[in-house]
Amino acid sequence: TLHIARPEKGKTLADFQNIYNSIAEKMKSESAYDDGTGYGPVLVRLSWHSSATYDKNDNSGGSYGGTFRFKKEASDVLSKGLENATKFLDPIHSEYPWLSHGDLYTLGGVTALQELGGPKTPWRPGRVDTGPETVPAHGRLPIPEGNASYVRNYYDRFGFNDQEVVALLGAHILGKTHLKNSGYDGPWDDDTNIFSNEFFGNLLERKWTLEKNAASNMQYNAKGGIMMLPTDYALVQDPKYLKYVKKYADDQDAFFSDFRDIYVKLLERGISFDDSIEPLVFKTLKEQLK
Ligand code: HEM
Ligand SMILES: NC(=O)CCn1cnc2ccccc21
Repeated sequence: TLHIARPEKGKTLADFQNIYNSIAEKMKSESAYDDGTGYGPVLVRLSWHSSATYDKNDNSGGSYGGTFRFKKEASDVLSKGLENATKFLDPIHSEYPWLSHGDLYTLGGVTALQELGGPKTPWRPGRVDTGPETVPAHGRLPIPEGNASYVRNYYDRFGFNDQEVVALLGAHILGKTHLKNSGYDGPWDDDTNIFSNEFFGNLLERKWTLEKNAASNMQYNAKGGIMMLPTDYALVQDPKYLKYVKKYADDQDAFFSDFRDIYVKLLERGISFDDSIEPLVFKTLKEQLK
């Protein structure tokens, strides 16, 4: 499968900054969502799920075709809860019908990440919507019950190495798990909408207890209401992953720049962009106030 980026005709940084601002303003005005977590985390999760179908073996799946817009893909039980994110973005698509869904879902994640205090993340337009026949079969998303070898093998399909996997999973500092979505529960601390390297410090410093939750799933819990999925905890069970967990716990700048790099790599995986076109870097709302 070939995915050639074709940027929307005649659109400039200013046009995409307008979309960024529409998403960011809507996030601000709907900050009460999910008990005050806001839409940021679920928008980041949507950008991940819309890219998580990628398979390096035939270059299929990934963010290019915007196929998450089809029920056939969005109905995957492992994507439960993401209908909140696509419903949030529907009016943005109506306001900017020229933007492809692949660009919309990835731009939504980049906007959310930056508005939650995450790194400045370059973004390139040009994903072109593909039809329902291109929706990959279910079964390409990861399950939360996996151990370290499961996680390593899963990301091998993207061609991501151990360092990239650990950095990428640092996204789980954002948002929550919900019993009604995934059958996992927590965290119950309040600042789940600020991007930082704390995921790694929590993994290393807290005393973790493996417990059965209200949905009879096993998860790791620590005092103070923090929790980890089995796939999160795998990062400290495996010595090769543990090395990077320690690196990122000690060095927030290294985490921010490594997360930015692998997040961009994830969102662009499988797409051929014209290298003469500069990636776009958006201003945050705060940066535009002055
Ligand atoms: C081993 C791979 C992964 C597994 C098994 C996994 C699993 C999960 C699960 C079970 C949830 C809870 C969903 C719910 O109950 O609402 C979740 C939420 C989330 N995931 Fe992941 N995830 C993985 C990788 C990623 C990656 C690579 C990213 C982003 C780069 C990401 C971003 C998020 C975010 C931001 C949330 C919070 C969403 C919210 O608050 O509604 N995850 N993930
Ligand atoms: N707050 C933390 O240190 C991690 C919380 N956490 C662990 N796994 C998660 C998966 C999704 C959202 C939050 C998650």
